[in-house]
Amino acid sequence: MKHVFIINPTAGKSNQSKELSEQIKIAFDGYDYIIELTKEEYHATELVKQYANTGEDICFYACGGDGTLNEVVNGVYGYPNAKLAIVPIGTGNDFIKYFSDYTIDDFLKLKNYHETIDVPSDLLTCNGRICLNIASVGFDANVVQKVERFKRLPFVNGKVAYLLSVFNCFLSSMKFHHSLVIDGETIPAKDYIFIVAANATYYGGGFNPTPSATIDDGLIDVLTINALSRLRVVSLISKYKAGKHLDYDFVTHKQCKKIQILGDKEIILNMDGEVTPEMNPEITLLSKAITLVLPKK
Ligand SMILES: Nc1ncnc2c1ncn2[C@@H]1O[C@H](COP(=O)(O)OP(=O)(O)OP(=O)(O)O)[C@@H](O)[C@H]1O
Repeated sequence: MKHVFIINPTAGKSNQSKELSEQIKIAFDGYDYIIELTKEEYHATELVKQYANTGEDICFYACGGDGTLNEVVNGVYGYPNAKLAIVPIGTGNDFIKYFSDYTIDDFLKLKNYHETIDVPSDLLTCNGRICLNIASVGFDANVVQKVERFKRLPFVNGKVAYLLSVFNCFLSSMKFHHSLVIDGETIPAKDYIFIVAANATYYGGGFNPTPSATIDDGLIDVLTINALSRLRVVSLISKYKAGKHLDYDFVTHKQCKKIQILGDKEIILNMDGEVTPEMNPEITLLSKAITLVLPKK
């Protein structure tokens, strides 16, 4: 088995990639390993495909945050000779929070990967894009989209851009009017704040929309939140973060294999933090479509 480490040098804190490369050299001395540094957005997907196309059995280590992980997953998907491991050196690292009996250090201690456990995982797909963790439309997807715009302003770093974006989306219209088709059942159009289609449990820096989601159950967990007043939204943030929002009457939680979101205009779709405008997006589950490699502790 070859070990290919894909490092995003811009993820998380600065200068981590050099330190991580040194740690890999020590931990994988004597192993068949390669270290690759990404040069730009989507380079990780390209690199993974190049190596996977050789047909060799390879474990790819996504070294970065959730964005890097998504790009590596998009490369690994479709290659039975490829597996995926995670070295969470990003800012949020939300996906790994699903593994509640692991700490972040369990993933960062590279020698832990000398012995591993294979875990199959479902994936979500929409218009040829693959998502490992969570897809969403509405308020949170709009926030992700506007962060990129605010980051282009002078003197605005990632955190400030995020706060500006939340503030901006909060002051804009927070609702959208769409109907849903969930496994063939139509839910007539109404006003929502957001809709989440989840494979796992955490996103957006520790929010827990679908606490009971399981990555290998062959089902998408769909959460919908109806339009609410701004005051009500503010009062519910901490409950949403803690995953204690499911009993409210303006919240629904369902499980399905396919969800279509239908409306008369484009909507921003967030898939693992990557956003695109979509007309009537259809999100489908791909059952046990990837093998995750977890370190044995
Ligand atoms: N060399 C590079 N230069 C600029 N951007 C890059 C480079 N390599 C990857 N990227 C982009 O960096 C973005 C952010 O990476 P990532 O999400 O992994 O880190 P993060 O934002 O620190 O972590 P998290 O998403 O967990 O909060 C990704 O969208 C990726 O496409």
